[in-house]
Amino acid sequence: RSLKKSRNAKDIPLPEVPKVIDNGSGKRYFRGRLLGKGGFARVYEVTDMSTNKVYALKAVPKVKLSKSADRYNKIETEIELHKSLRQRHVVGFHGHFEDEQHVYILLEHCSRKSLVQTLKNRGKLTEPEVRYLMFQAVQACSYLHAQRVIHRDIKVGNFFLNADMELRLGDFGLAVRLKEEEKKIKTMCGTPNYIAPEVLSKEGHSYEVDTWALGCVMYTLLVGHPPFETKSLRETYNRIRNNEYTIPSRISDNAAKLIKRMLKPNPADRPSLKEILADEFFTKGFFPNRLPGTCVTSSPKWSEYEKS
Ligand SMILES: CC[C@@H]1C(=O)N(C)c2cncnc2N1C1CCCC1
Repeated sequence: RSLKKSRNAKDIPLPEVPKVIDNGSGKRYFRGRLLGKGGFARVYEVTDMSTNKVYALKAVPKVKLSKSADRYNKIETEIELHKSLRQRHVVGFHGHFEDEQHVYILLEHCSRKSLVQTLKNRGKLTEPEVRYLMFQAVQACSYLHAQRVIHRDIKVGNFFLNADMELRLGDFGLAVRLKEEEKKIKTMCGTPNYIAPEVLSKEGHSYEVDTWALGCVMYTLLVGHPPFETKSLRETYNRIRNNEYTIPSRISDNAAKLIKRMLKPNPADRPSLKEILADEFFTKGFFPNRLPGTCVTSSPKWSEYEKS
Protein backbone atom coordinates (compact mmCIF):
# COMPACT_ATOMS: atom_id res chain seq x y z
CA ARG A 1 0.00 0.00 0.00
CA SER A 2 1.72 3.27 -1.02
CA LEU A 3 1.37 5.95 1.64
CA LYS A 4 -0.56 8.91 0.23
CA LYS A 5 1.70 11.93 0.45
CA SER A 6 0.08 14.99 2.01
CA ARG A 7 -0.58 17.76 -0.52
CA ASN A 8 0.65 20.64 1.62
CA ALA A 9 2.52 23.82 0.62
CA LYS A 10 5.88 22.07 0.75
CA ASP A 11 4.94 19.51 -1.91
CA ILE A 12 3.58 21.89 -4.54
CA PRO A 13 6.34 22.37 -7.13
CA LEU A 14 7.68 25.95 -7.22
CA PRO A 15 6.04 28.00 -10.02
CA GLU A 16 8.36 29.17 -12.80
CA VAL A 17 9.65 32.74 -12.85
CA PRO A 18 8.90 33.99 -16.41
CA LYS A 19 11.82 34.64 -18.78
CA VAL A 20 10.50 38.19 -19.12
CA ILE A 21 9.01 39.69 -15.95
CA ASP A 22 6.61 42.60 -16.32
CA ASN A 23 6.39 44.96 -13.34
CA GLY A 24 2.83 45.92 -14.23
CA SER A 25 3.68 49.54 -14.98
CA GLY A 26 5.51 49.22 -18.28
CA LYS A 27 8.93 48.04 -17.16
CA ARG A 28 10.12 44.59 -18.21
CA TYR A 29 13.06 42.61 -16.87
CA PHE A 30 14.90 39.86 -18.68
CA ARG A 31 15.61 36.94 -16.36
CA GLY A 32 19.28 35.97 -16.29
CA ARG A 33 21.13 33.40 -14.19
CA LEU A 34 19.97 32.14 -10.82
CA LEU A 35 22.08 33.82 -8.14
CA GLY A 36 20.87 31.59 -5.35
CA LYS A 37 18.04 30.50 -3.14
CA GLY A 38 17.16 31.82 0.31
CA GLY A 39 14.30 30.09 2.14
CA PHE A 40 11.24 30.27 -0.14
CA ALA A 41 12.82 32.84 -2.41
CA ARG A 42 14.84 32.42 -5.58
CA VAL A 43 17.11 35.24 -6.66
CA TYR A 44 17.92 36.00 -10.29
CA GLU A 45 20.21 38.41 -12.03
CA VAL A 46 17.82 40.44 -14.23
CA THR A 47 18.30 43.16 -16.83
CA ASP A 48 15.95 46.13 -17.19
CA MET A 49 15.02 45.82 -20.89
CA SER A 50 14.79 49.58 -21.42
CA THR A 51 17.89 50.73 -19.52
CA ASN A 52 20.05 47.55 -19.67
CA LYS A 53 20.77 48.00 -15.96
CA VAL A 54 21.35 44.80 -13.99
CA TYR A 55 19.57 44.06 -10.69
CA ALA A 56 19.09 41.20 -8.25
CA LEU A 57 15.44 40.13 -8.34
CA LYS A 58 14.10 38.23 -5.32
CA ALA A 59 11.06 36.14 -6.34
CA VAL A 60 8.92 34.77 -3.49
CA PRO A 61 6.28 32.25 -4.63
CA LYS A 62 2.82 33.15 -3.32
CA VAL A 63 1.86 29.52 -3.01
CA LYS A 64 4.37 29.36 -0.15
CA LEU A 65 2.95 32.56 1.33
CA SER A 66 -0.77 31.82 1.44
CA LYS A 67 -0.26 28.76 3.64
CA SER A 68 1.74 30.56 6.33
CA ALA A 69 0.21 34.00 6.69
CA ASP A 70 3.08 35.27 8.80
CA ARG A 71 5.42 34.43 5.90
CA TYR A 72 3.41 36.81 3.69
CA ASN A 73 3.54 39.50 6.39
CA LYS A 74 7.28 38.96 6.61
CA ILE A 75 7.69 39.78 2.92
CA GLU A 76 5.33 42.74 3.32
CA THR A 77 7.19 44.07 6.36
CA GLU A 78 10.54 43.44 4.66
CA ILE A 79 9.34 45.53 1.68
CA GLU A 80 7.79 48.29 3.84
CA LEU A 81 10.95 48.54 5.88
CA HIS A 82 13.61 48.25 3.17
CA LYS A 83 11.88 50.65 0.76
CA SER A 84 12.14 53.43 3.33
CA LEU A 85 15.93 53.08 3.65
CA ARG A 86 18.53 54.89 1.56
CA GLN A 87 22.20 54.97 2.55
CA ARG A 88 25.32 54.31 0.50
CA HIS A 89 26.18 51.13 2.46
CA VAL A 90 22.63 49.74 2.60
CA VAL A 91 21.55 47.54 -0.33
CA GLY A 92 19.59 49.72 -2.78
CA PHE A 93 15.85 49.00 -2.96
CA HIS A 94 14.64 49.54 -6.55
CA GLY A 95 11.01 48.48 -6.36
CA HIS A 96 8.53 45.72 -5.72
CA PHE A 97 5.66 44.22 -7.68
CA GLU A 98 3.77 40.94 -8.08
CA ASP A 99 2.05 38.63 -10.57
CA GLU A 100 -0.27 35.66 -9.96
CA GLN A 101 2.56 33.41 -8.77
CA HIS A 102 5.17 35.64 -7.13
CA VAL A 103 5.96 38.69 -5.04
CA TYR A 104 9.08 40.36 -6.51
CA ILE A 105 11.64 42.63 -4.85
CA LEU A 106 14.12 44.45 -7.13
CA LEU A 107 17.43 45.00 -5.35
CA GLU A 108 20.84 46.49 -6.10
CA HIS A 109 23.06 43.94 -7.83
CA CYS A 110 26.26 43.18 -5.90
CA SER A 111 28.43 41.39 -8.43
CA ARG A 112 31.06 40.21 -5.92
CA LYS A 113 28.52 38.35 -3.78
CA SER A 114 28.68 38.28 0.02
CA LEU A 115 31.55 38.18 2.52
CA VAL A 116 30.78 34.46 2.95
CA GLN A 117 32.39 33.80 -0.42
CA THR A 118 35.32 36.10 0.33
CA LEU A 119 35.93 34.38 3.67
CA LYS A 120 35.60 30.95 2.04
CA ASN A 121 38.28 31.93 -0.51
CA ARG A 122 40.60 33.69 1.93
CA GLY A 123 40.13 31.93 5.28
CA LYS A 124 40.59 35.22 7.13
CA LEU A 125 41.25 38.86 6.21
CA THR A 126 44.04 41.30 7.08
CA GLU A 127 43.45 44.07 9.65
CA PRO A 128 43.48 46.86 7.00
CA GLU A 129 40.77 45.02 5.05
CA VAL A 130 38.70 44.53 8.20
CA ARG A 131 39.18 48.24 9.09
CA TYR A 132 37.91 49.18 5.61
CA LEU A 133 34.93 46.76 5.67
CA MET A 134 33.86 47.23 9.29
CA PHE A 135 33.91 51.04 8.94
CA GLN A 136 31.30 50.77 6.17
CA ALA A 137 29.32 48.11 8.07
CA VAL A 138 29.13 50.30 11.19
CA GLN A 139 28.11 53.33 9.09
CA ALA A 140 25.25 51.35 7.52
CA CYS A 141 24.10 50.16 10.93
CA SER A 142 24.42 53.64 12.44
CA TYR A 143 22.07 54.91 9.71
CA LEU A 144 19.55 52.14 10.49
CA HIS A 145 19.58 52.97 14.21
CA ALA A 146 19.02 56.65 13.41
CA GLN A 147 15.88 55.50 11.53
CA ARG A 148 14.87 53.53 14.65
CA VAL A 149 15.47 50.30 12.72
CA ILE A 150 17.17 47.27 14.31
CA HIS A 151 18.50 44.86 11.66
CA ARG A 152 18.58 41.84 14.03
CA ASP A 153 20.32 39.52 11.54
CA ILE A 154 23.70 41.14 10.95
CA LYS A 155 26.07 38.41 9.78
CA VAL A 156 28.85 37.84 7.25
CA GLY A 157 26.26 36.51 4.74
CA ASN A 158 24.25 39.76 4.79
CA PHE A 159 27.18 41.94 3.75
CA PHE A 160 27.52 42.15 -0.03
CA LEU A 161 30.27 43.59 -2.23
CA ASN A 162 29.56 45.52 -5.42
CA ALA A 163 31.88 45.71 -8.44
CA ASP A 164 33.85 48.54 -6.77
CA MET A 165 34.39 46.43 -3.63
CA GLU A 166 32.05 48.66 -1.63
CA LEU A 167 30.09 47.03 1.17
CA ARG A 168 26.28 46.82 1.21
CA LEU A 169 24.18 45.59 4.17
CA GLY A 170 21.11 43.64 3.02
CA ASP A 171 18.28 41.27 3.98
CA PHE A 172 15.75 43.04 6.21
CA GLY A 173 13.72 39.87 6.77
CA LEU A 174 14.25 40.02 10.53
CA ALA A 175 14.49 43.81 10.87
CA VAL A 176 12.07 45.79 13.02
CA ARG A 177 11.32 49.49 13.42
CA LEU A 178 10.89 50.64 17.03
CA LYS A 179 7.78 52.79 17.60
CA GLU A 180 8.21 56.34 18.98
CA GLU A 181 7.97 55.56 22.69
CA GLU A 182 9.07 51.91 22.36
CA LYS A 183 12.43 51.21 24.01
CA LYS A 184 12.72 47.44 23.75
CA ILE A 185 11.40 44.58 21.66
CA LYS A 186 10.11 41.57 23.56
CA THR A 187 9.58 39.04 20.80
CA MET A 188 11.80 37.52 18.12
CA CYS A 189 10.55 35.16 15.43
CA GLY A 190 13.24 33.54 13.33
CA THR A 191 16.73 32.81 14.66
CA PRO A 192 19.48 35.31 13.92
CA ASN A 193 22.92 33.89 13.25
CA TYR A 194 24.91 35.92 15.79
CA ILE A 195 22.24 35.93 18.53
CA ALA A 196 22.92 38.23 21.50
CA PRO A 197 22.64 36.99 25.13
CA GLU A 198 19.69 39.30 25.92
CA VAL A 199 17.74 37.71 23.05
CA LEU A 200 18.49 34.25 24.44
CA SER A 201 17.33 35.25 27.92
CA LYS A 202 14.21 36.92 26.44
CA GLU A 203 14.67 40.03 28.63
CA GLY A 204 13.74 42.26 25.71
CA HIS A 205 16.31 43.63 23.32
CA SER A 206 17.13 46.78 21.37
CA TYR A 207 19.76 48.34 19.10
CA GLU A 208 22.59 46.75 21.07
CA VAL A 209 21.86 43.36 19.48
CA ASP A 210 23.25 44.81 16.24
CA THR A 211 26.40 46.02 18.05
CA TRP A 212 26.87 42.49 19.42
CA ALA A 213 26.46 41.01 15.91
CA LEU A 214 28.89 43.54 14.41
CA GLY A 215 31.42 42.40 17.03
CA CYS A 216 30.84 38.80 15.94
CA VAL A 217 31.34 39.80 12.28
CA MET A 218 34.59 41.65 13.07
CA TYR A 219 35.89 38.65 15.04
CA THR A 220 34.88 36.23 12.25
CA LEU A 221 36.61 38.26 9.52
CA LEU A 222 39.85 38.52 11.51
CA VAL A 223 39.97 35.03 13.02
CA GLY A 224 38.23 33.01 10.27
CA HIS A 225 35.40 31.54 12.38
CA PRO A 226 32.69 32.99 14.68
CA PRO A 227 33.61 33.65 18.36
CA PHE A 228 31.09 31.23 19.92
CA GLU A 229 30.96 28.54 17.23
CA THR A 230 30.78 24.92 18.43
CA LYS A 231 29.48 21.70 16.90
CA SER A 232 26.13 21.98 18.70
CA LEU A 233 23.71 24.89 18.88
CA ARG A 234 23.04 24.22 22.58
CA GLU A 235 26.76 24.40 23.37
CA THR A 236 27.05 27.61 21.32
CA TYR A 237 24.14 29.17 23.25
CA ASN A 238 25.82 28.19 26.53
CA ARG A 239 29.04 29.90 25.44
CA ILE A 240 27.09 33.04 24.48
CA ARG A 241 25.30 33.02 27.85
CA ASN A 242 28.65 32.62 29.64
CA ASN A 243 30.44 35.04 27.27
CA GLU A 244 32.99 32.30 26.60
CA TYR A 245 35.32 33.11 23.68
CA THR A 246 39.05 33.65 23.13
CA ILE A 247 40.89 36.07 20.85
CA PRO A 248 44.09 34.66 19.29
CA SER A 249 47.20 36.57 20.43
CA ARG A 250 48.16 37.44 16.84
CA ILE A 251 45.18 39.84 16.75
CA SER A 252 46.37 43.43 17.43
CA ASP A 253 45.60 45.05 20.80
CA ASN A 254 43.34 47.68 19.22
CA ALA A 255 41.31 45.05 17.34
CA ALA A 256 41.04 42.83 20.42
CA LYS A 257 40.01 45.77 22.63
CA LEU A 258 37.22 46.81 20.24
CA ILE A 259 35.92 43.24 19.87
CA LYS A 260 35.77 42.89 23.68
CA ARG A 261 33.81 46.15 23.98
CA MET A 262 31.27 45.05 21.35
CA LEU A 263 30.84 41.59 22.92
CA LYS A 264 30.04 42.86 26.43
CA PRO A 265 27.37 40.55 27.91
CA ASN A 266 25.39 43.50 29.30
CA PRO A 267 23.93 45.47 26.35
CA ALA A 268 24.26 48.72 28.31
CA ASP A 269 28.05 48.24 28.45
CA ARG A 270 28.43 48.03 24.65
CA PRO A 271 29.63 51.17 22.85
CA SER A 272 27.34 53.24 20.64
CA LEU A 273 28.02 52.96 16.90
CA LYS A 274 29.32 56.56 16.96
CA GLU A 275 31.86 55.61 19.64
CA ILE A 276 32.90 52.59 17.57
CA LEU A 277 33.61 54.76 14.51
CA ALA A 278 35.92 56.88 16.69
CA ASP A 279 37.71 53.86 18.18
CA GLU A 280 41.52 53.60 17.88
CA PHE A 281 41.09 50.49 15.75
CA PHE A 282 39.81 52.78 12.98
CA THR A 283 41.93 55.87 13.67
CA LYS A 284 45.28 54.09 14.08
CA GLY A 285 46.78 51.70 11.54
CA PHE A 286 46.74 51.55 7.76
CA PHE A 287 43.27 52.36 6.40
CA PRO A 288 43.00 51.61 2.64
CA ASN A 289 40.58 53.95 0.88
CA ARG A 290 39.63 51.18 -1.53
CA LEU A 291 40.16 47.45 -1.90
CA PRO A 292 41.27 45.82 -5.16
CA GLY A 293 38.87 43.15 -6.47
CA THR A 294 41.66 40.62 -5.99
CA CYS A 295 40.96 40.76 -2.22
CA VAL A 296 37.97 38.49 -2.81
CA THR A 297 40.37 35.70 -3.70
CA SER A 298 43.91 36.54 -2.54
CA SER A 299 45.45 38.48 0.31
CA PRO A 300 46.85 41.97 -0.41
CA LYS A 301 50.49 42.66 0.32
CA TRP A 302 49.64 45.19 3.02
CA SER A 303 50.66 43.06 5.95
CA GLU A 304 54.00 44.90 5.96
CA TYR A 305 52.04 48.09 6.86
CA GLU A 306 50.73 46.49 10.02
CA LYS A 307 52.93 46.13 13.05
CA SER A 308 51.66 42.64 13.89
C1 LIG B 1 18.68 39.04 -2.94
C2 LIG B 1 19.51 38.14 -2.11
C3 LIG B 1 20.89 38.67 -1.79
C4 LIG B 1 20.84 40.15 -1.61
O1 LIG B 1 20.19 40.59 -0.66
N1 LIG B 1 21.44 41.00 -2.50
C5 LIG B 1 21.33 42.45 -2.30
C6 LIG B 1 22.18 40.52 -3.58
C7 LIG B 1 22.71 41.37 -4.54
N2 LIG B 1 23.43 40.86 -5.57
C8 LIG B 1 23.66 39.53 -5.63
N3 LIG B 1 23.17 38.65 -4.74
C9 LIG B 1 22.42 39.14 -3.70
N4 LIG B 1 21.86 38.24 -2.79
C10 LIG B 1 22.33 36.85 -2.82
C11 LIG B 1 21.60 36.05 -3.89
C12 LIG B 1 21.64 34.61 -3.43
C13 LIG B 1 21.94 34.61 -1.96
C14 LIG B 1 22.15 36.06 -1.53
